[in-house]
Amino acid sequence: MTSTTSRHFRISAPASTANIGPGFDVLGASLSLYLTLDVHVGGDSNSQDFEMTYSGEGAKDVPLTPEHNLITKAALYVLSANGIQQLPRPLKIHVDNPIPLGRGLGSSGAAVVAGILLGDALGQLKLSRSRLLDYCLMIERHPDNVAAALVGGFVASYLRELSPEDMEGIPESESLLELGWNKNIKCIAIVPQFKVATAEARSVLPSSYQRQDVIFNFQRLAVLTTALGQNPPDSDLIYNAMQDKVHQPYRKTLIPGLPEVLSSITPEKYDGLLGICLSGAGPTILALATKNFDAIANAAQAVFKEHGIQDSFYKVLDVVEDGSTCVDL
Ligand SMILES: Nc1ncnc2c1ncn2[C@@H]1O[C@H](COP(=O)(O)OP(=O)(O)OP(=O)(O)O)[C@@H](O)[C@H]1O
Ligand SMILES: N[C@@H](CCO)C(=O)O
Repeated sequence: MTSTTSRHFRISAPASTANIGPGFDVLGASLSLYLTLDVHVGGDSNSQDFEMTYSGEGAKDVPLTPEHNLITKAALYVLSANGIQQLPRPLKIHVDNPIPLGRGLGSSGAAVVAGILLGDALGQLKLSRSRLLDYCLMIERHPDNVAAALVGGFVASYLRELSPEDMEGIPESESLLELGWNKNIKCIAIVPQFKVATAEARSVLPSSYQRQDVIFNFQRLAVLTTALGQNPPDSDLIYNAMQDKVHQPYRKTLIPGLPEVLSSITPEKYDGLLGICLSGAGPTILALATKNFDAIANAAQAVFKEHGIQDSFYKVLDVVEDGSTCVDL
């Protein structure tokens, strides 16, 4: 038996919430819930073994073959773009995922970011953060979740307009800005026990919008980017700035009780509530608050129950400053 240098490293990528009301495909914030990969590579150079194990959310459904798993597919994408056609062997990966799948908490964004970091580490490519994001965006074409998951914190981003020729390589495709987030603001994620695939939630959106609806969102988005960093937070300003006319009204067909949850839980009724919206493409509800977390979550759960959604759970999460990491062990 011959042996090569072995490496053991851990990749961690946070969950994220996108849109935050009016910021459809623009705003994202990373949340204190982490997908982790424990990776062992090298050692016995005669071994061609590949082993992928998985615990947590999606353990029953997620495929564990390199060509089918979203994490390893993303890693293979980075490697092949850099002239490496296969994952190095022997390779063992253990995935632990506490992020519910298809619920609007950025599970696919975290998986894509973790996979891109995996490819970078396995190929020893040492890509810059901005190039890593370019690769992420070749896989997940809206920047909000992946930008927040990679960089961490509260982030606004936009995609550059690219020509078809640009798309032949891995173009430099995005710009982002890290925004201020008041640390006293917690994110209550109320998660109903059913999935809405992002692709389906995007398919119900119109292809064009009325001018007044677009202006409604622009006005609120501009205010919200600063309002969430202020101390003390202004609940009236934030609650109204988190209203949206671009995606939530159309997604109510997929999420029973959505309009009622959003309209019935207000700062007047719940001291400490700042705003409430759909998290990402849903069905999770995101409530921002400084206190009364249980009462706010219970109220949302009660409305879901009235609309036939009996099972849901909630988590009180922080917006975390650190994004994704890859650390040698
Ligand atoms: N840890 C993971 N490992 C492998 N595949 C995953 C993992 N997490 C998510 N996925 C894939 O991503 C899909 C969910 O992506 P989708 O974009 O529909 O929802 P989401 O990312 O949870 O929500 P949102 O984008 O609204 O925040 C899953 O069905 C699965 O195919
Ligand atoms: N901005 C995206 C986020 C999906 O996670 C959407 O709402 O479709």
